[in-house]
Amino acid sequence: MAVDDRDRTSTHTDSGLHARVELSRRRLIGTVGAAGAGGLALGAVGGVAGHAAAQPEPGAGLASVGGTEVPFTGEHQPGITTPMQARGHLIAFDLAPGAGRKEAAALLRRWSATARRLMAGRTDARDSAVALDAGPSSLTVTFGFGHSFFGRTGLAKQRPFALDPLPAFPADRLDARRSDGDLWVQIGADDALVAFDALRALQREAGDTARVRWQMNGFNRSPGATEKPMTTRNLMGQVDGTNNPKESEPDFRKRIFVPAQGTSGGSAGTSGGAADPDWMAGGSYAVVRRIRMLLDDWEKLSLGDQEQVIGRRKSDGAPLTGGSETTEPDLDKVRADGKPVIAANAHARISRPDENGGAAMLRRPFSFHDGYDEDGVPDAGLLFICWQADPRRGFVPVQRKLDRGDALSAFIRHESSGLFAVPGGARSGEYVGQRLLES
Ligand SMILES: C=CC1=C(C)c2cc3[nH]c(cc4nc(cc5[nH]c(cc1n2)c(C)c5CCC(=O)O)C(CCC(=O)O)=C4C)c(C)c3C=C
Ligand SMILES: [Fe+2]
Repeated sequence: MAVDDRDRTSTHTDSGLHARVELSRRRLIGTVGAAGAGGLALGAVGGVAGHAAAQPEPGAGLASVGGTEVPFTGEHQPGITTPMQARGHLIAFDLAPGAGRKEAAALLRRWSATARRLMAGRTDARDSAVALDAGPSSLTVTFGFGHSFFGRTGLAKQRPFALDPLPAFPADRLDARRSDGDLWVQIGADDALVAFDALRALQREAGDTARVRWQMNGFNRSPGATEKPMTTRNLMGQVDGTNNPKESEPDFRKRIFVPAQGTSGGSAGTSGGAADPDWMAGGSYAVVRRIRMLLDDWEKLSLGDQEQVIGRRKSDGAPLTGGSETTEPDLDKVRADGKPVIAANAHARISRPDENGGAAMLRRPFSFHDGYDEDGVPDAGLLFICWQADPRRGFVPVQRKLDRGDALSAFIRHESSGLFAVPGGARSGEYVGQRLLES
């Protein structure tokens, strides 16, 4: 964790309180670069002192969780390969009647400036005091454009073919009011107040330009909650994220990010016959699905039956054919009765790239729990977010197969859906989406 004093003389010192907090919060800033989701442990211990003090003393160091900063600028937007955070907000907006390209550009400029500032831990008098005592806490803000954005802004010619609406999957039970949207923002942080503060700031700044279409809240395990860093669990209790593509793998970038046109491996977007537009270089496509878990039904299954549904052990995520979490499953192994140890319809078998013509995606979800229905059924599940260079070669073929014959299908329900083009990261002095909006 690096000490970063760059902003010691921050201009955001309009009150004594702000000045004091600014000094202490900048004292210990760790920077998280791109790391595989779930692959890097953030702040394993500590945190108590930083949270206990209402007004930190000058010079008091931030806990490692609070002090971790994710850079806003870069080739890719933050929040894609950033390690999964404890708290997440997803919010989609529609442009207000009369708002077009000019207003959208001004909004992205405002939003980018705010995201840059808050991700650096620089709250100031413009903000409510919600995040005042906290450091950046791994805050990330990620911006995306939905299919409808391009028509509304007169940019239809710039709309990537990869953003064509997803096909209808027969088992889907989608609520249109909680699906799609002109603009999408993903916020993640390891502190709930920091995440809320960013959500509120961005929603306020939408002003008259854009109106909230839907909003969802999610969570993951907090850093330091487990004895050693480990893959997170979902609300069915499974270790979830094991076989995500790893940044160290040679085809990771090609699978997840849109290449600059003219570079090698630049086949992304071409399966529909046209390459991605230049403004998507370094970008990625996010598929967002609110997937309800039918937990009452799931929890009636025996442990053995639950493990058959996935094809992995619940205790440690190891394949049913043995070994540890990271052991490659032996898909040909059969039991004494001749049946496969990992069932033919096991989720982790049929979602594999080698069962889907190489289709791969980076899964980076949040769990959600929105209380209970009137009949006492939990409204809980997974805000499934997956990232890929082209959803037609990532999510779509896999979901087609899952929709037809996944053992997990009986215990989940897809309730909303969105597909968003997430442009590359902002360079210094640039705002996210500038290459599109000023093209
Ligand atoms: C269309 C893509 C996918 C959806 C939708 C999906 C939903 C979903 N998944 C789980 C739990 C697990 N999924 C696991 C693996 C896994 N899932 C997908 C895709 C979708 N999942 C892929 C591509 C993979 C990896 C396959 C591989 O290469 O091995 C696992 C096993 C552990 C792991 O690798 O992460 C679990 C557990 C739930 C609960 C769910 C919907 C609520
Ligand atoms: Fe899955």
